[in-house]
Amino acid sequence: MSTVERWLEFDKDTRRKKFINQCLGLLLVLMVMLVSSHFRPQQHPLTLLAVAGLMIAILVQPVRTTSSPSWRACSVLYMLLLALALRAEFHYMGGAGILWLLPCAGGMVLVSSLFMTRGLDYGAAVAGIWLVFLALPSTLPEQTGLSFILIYVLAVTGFGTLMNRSYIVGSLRLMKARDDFRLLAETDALTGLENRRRFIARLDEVVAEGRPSLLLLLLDADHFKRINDRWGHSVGDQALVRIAEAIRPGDEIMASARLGGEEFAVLLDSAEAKDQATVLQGFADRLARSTLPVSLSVGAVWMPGETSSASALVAADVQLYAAKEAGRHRIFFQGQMICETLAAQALAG
Ligand SMILES: Nc1nc2c(ncn2[C@@H]2O[C@H](COP(=O)(O)OP(=O)(O)OP(=O)(O)O)[C@@H](O)[C@H]2O)c(=O)[nH]1
Repeated sequence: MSTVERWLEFDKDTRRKKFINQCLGLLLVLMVMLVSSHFRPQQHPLTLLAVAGLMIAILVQPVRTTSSPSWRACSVLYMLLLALALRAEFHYMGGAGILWLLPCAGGMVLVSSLFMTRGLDYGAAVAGIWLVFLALPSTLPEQTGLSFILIYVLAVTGFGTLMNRSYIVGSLRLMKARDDFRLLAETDALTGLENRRRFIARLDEVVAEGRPSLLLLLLDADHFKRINDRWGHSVGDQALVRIAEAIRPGDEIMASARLGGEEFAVLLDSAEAKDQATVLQGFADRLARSTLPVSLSVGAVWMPGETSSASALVAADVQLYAAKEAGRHRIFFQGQMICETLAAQALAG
């Protein structure tokens, strides 16, 4: 998914509200135009420009207030400018305009409530709107007409664009932070593989979907303590990273994780193979090609036979224990050894 697609998915709710606001705003302008003589093109050619500007202003309107004080102030100012422009328009309409004052003020208060999330901002906008509509002197100098509307359109378009930009930048940052946090919460810091939490969630998905042909493998490094004791912890860490590299997803490995310590888990897809033993033999060959510094004991279970992630992990653990008991460096499946998993240059030997 591209960044734009992910962003569109990310804040759907806000954009739905914005769309409602825009529809209400456009409806408001159309209502005013229907009854207003001032907005008719025959009055003045610039009127069309003003109407077009008003439409643009509505389309670039702010989405919602955020915690930034300047952003919040801009939102309140935006509503007041809109109120002022409409108030001026009603003034030019003469007597009939008075009838529009109350419904228009009500509509603007409603629109404010949709995108102002803070009580203080909403209170300021509502008070300002009522003040503009009901308390402002009704006699404005005639010559302020079009120039007022043009200034208003420019100001409101500028504010709207700035606020929208700040919203988009802010939400993209938020989206990235959320992705970073998710990655941190689901990744093992040393190896970069999935961690236990993510892997168990994945197993749950596999069980819920009833996916066929998957094998769960639990891998445990043999005599790992000896590596640490003999070569030190950093060599032990490097050995864990080598194991992780050998089992990274790709080919038949659908997913892999470090469950903790020197224990790993792998989901193997056996759809392409004749039987499970062939897939497990292929996995042992892959480990051998990786020339790991430590041998691994492996317990395997057939996922379609399991009813939950917990039961699958317990069953695989039983097989792993059997492999350790039988002498380590081997794969056990259904209580039988399938093959050996010897390492070429075992540090723990
Ligand atoms: N270097 C390193 N060592 C770790 C890490 N996590 C766990 N260990 C070590 O892994 C060793 C696990 O030891 P044991 O549980 O006794 O297992 P083992 O020595 O592999 O023996 P068997 O599993 O019976 O073959 C301990 O010494 C832990 O300190 C890690 O992140 N880095």
